Amino acid sequence: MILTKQQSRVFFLEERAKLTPAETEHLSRLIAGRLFHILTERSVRYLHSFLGADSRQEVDTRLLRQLLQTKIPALDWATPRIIPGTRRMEHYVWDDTTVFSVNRWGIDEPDASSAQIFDLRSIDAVLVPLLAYDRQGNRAGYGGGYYDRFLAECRSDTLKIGLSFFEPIDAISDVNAWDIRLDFCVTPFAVHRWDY
Ligand SMILES: Nc1nc2c(c(=O)[nH]1)N(C=O)[C@@H](CNc1ccc(C(=O)N[C@@H](CCC(=O)O)C(=O)O)cc1)CN2
Ligand SMILES: Nc1ncnc2c1ncn2[C@@H]1O[C@H](COP(=O)(O)OP(=O)(O)OP(=O)(O)O)[C@@H](O)[C@H]1O
Repeated sequence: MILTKQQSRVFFLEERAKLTPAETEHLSRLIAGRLFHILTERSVRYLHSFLGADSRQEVDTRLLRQLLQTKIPALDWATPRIIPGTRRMEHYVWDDTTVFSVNRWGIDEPDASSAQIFDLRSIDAVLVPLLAYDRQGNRAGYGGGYYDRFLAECRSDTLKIGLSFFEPIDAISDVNAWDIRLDFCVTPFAVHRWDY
C-alpha cells in the first residue's frame, strides 16, 4: 500500500477507531514487552514519551511507564507540553508526582507551574506518536509538525522509537525534507528497525 500522509492519516484514524479499550490495553502490554528489550539493549537512561490519549486510541504510555518502571527502576522519564500559540513543545520530568491537565486536543500535559523542566540534550530515546509509518521508517502524525521540530533539536544519537498498533505501509509517497525517520517502530507483534 502506497499512500500520501493525508490518505494514511484517514486510513489509520479509522483503523484505530475500531479498537476497544480492552484491545488497546492488551496491545499496549505487548508493546511494553518488546520495548523493554530495546531500552536495555541500548542502555537507555533518559526516556522521553508522549502521553497517549485514550480518546484517540493511542498507545497507552501511562501503562507502559507503569510496567517498565518495575523492570527498569533507574529509567528517568520526560514528557512534552505544547507551548500555547506555537508549534513547539517544552519538556518536563514525568514521575509519580507529576500533575497533568488536559489540553484543548484532549491530550494530558504536565502542569507547567509545578513540573520540573527536563534538559532535551540529555534524552537518550524518544517514544514517538504516529498515525502511519512505512517500511523505510518515515512517519506521519496528526500534521502539526511538533515532532519533526522537536526531533530536529535532539542529539543526533537520540533514538527515535515509534509506537504503533499496526504494521507499516509500503511507502508514504510525499516525504519532505524536514521529516525525521524513525530508528525503531515497536508494534504488538514486531520490532522494525532502521538503526544500522
Ligand atoms: N499524545 C500525543 N501527544 C502529542 C502528539 C500526539 O500525536 N500524541 N503530537 C504529535 O505531533 C503533538 C500534538 N499534535 C496535534 C496536532 C493536531 C491536533 C488536532 O487535533 N488538530 C485538529 C485539526 C488541525 C488544527 O486545528 O490544527 C483536529 O484534528 O481536529 C492535535 C494534536 C504533541 N503531543
Ligand atoms: N523542523 C521544522 N521546522 C519548521 N517547520 C517544520 C519543521 N518540521 C515540520 N515543519 C512544518 O510542519 C508541518 C507539518 O509537517 P508534517 O505534515 O510532516 O507533520 P506530522 O509529522 O504529521 O506531524 P507531527 O510531527 O506533529 O506528528 C509542515 O507543513 C512543515 O512546514
